[in-house]
Amino acid sequence: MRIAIIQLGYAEGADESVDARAQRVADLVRSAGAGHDLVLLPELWSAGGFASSEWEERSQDLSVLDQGELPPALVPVAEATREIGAVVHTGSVVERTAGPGEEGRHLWNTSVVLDPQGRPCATYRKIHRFGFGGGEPKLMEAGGEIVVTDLPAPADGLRVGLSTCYDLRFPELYRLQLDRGAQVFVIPSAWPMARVEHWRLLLRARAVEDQCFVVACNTAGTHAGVEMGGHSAVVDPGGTVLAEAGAGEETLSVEIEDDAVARTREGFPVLADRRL
Ligand SMILES: O=C(O)CCC(=O)C(=O)O
Repeated sequence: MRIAIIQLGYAEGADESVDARAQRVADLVRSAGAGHDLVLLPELWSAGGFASSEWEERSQDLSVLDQGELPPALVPVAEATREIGAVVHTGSVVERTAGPGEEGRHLWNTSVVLDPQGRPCATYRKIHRFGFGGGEPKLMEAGGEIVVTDLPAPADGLRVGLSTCYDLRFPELYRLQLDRGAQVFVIPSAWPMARVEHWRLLLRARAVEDQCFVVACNTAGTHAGVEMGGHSAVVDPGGTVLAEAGAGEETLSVEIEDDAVARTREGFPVLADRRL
């Protein structure tokens, strides 16, 4: 499977509307995503990863998915998706619901994956909210559903577990995904530079402990005064980093071998020694 990771750079205050950013991202999907089976975008690129004061205004109504439509931030990306014929994981948007969730909020951090026709084929609501009482836990509901899915062709062949950014710190989520058959962990993120070494370590740790591919797309630039870490990466099931970005806007193009998961698990069958 050929994978493109689009490590988008942007800065709040640079006067880039949701529409303008969506057009720019769609152009990147066209130019950098063509010739790939799976394209990955980062977390909350349309709303701004750390720009929580703008989340409400930049939020998207995903109930339109049920009517076969897409919210404004994803329409240009879906057009690009159809043109290149890949599966596109659109990172995540701030989802707005009409009614409140369990904690009385109506915003969520939600990923949408598009099939090559530009139609949604999977969604995931971020389970672990980042902010220690501010940011996400203050403004958003927590997702409650583990998502492991078989993506459509041309990104088929490996089972994919969906998670987002801060989820990476919670290994039990990935064990639960493993138990549902995950072979690839796909992780859109907006992870700061201040803790980029945690990011690099945890990406490899999740790959090694669960013998899965890790495919992770971070942002670049400065969001609401927070410098983003970049260093998007693809790690193989043995923990080898197949590709890693630098700190700025950049695209990675990586080929992964479907049978590497089975080979790694057969060659070093540590998962068979789990004691539950
Ligand atoms: O865990 C971290 O250090 C960063 C997490 C984060 O930025 C996020 O989940 O948005």
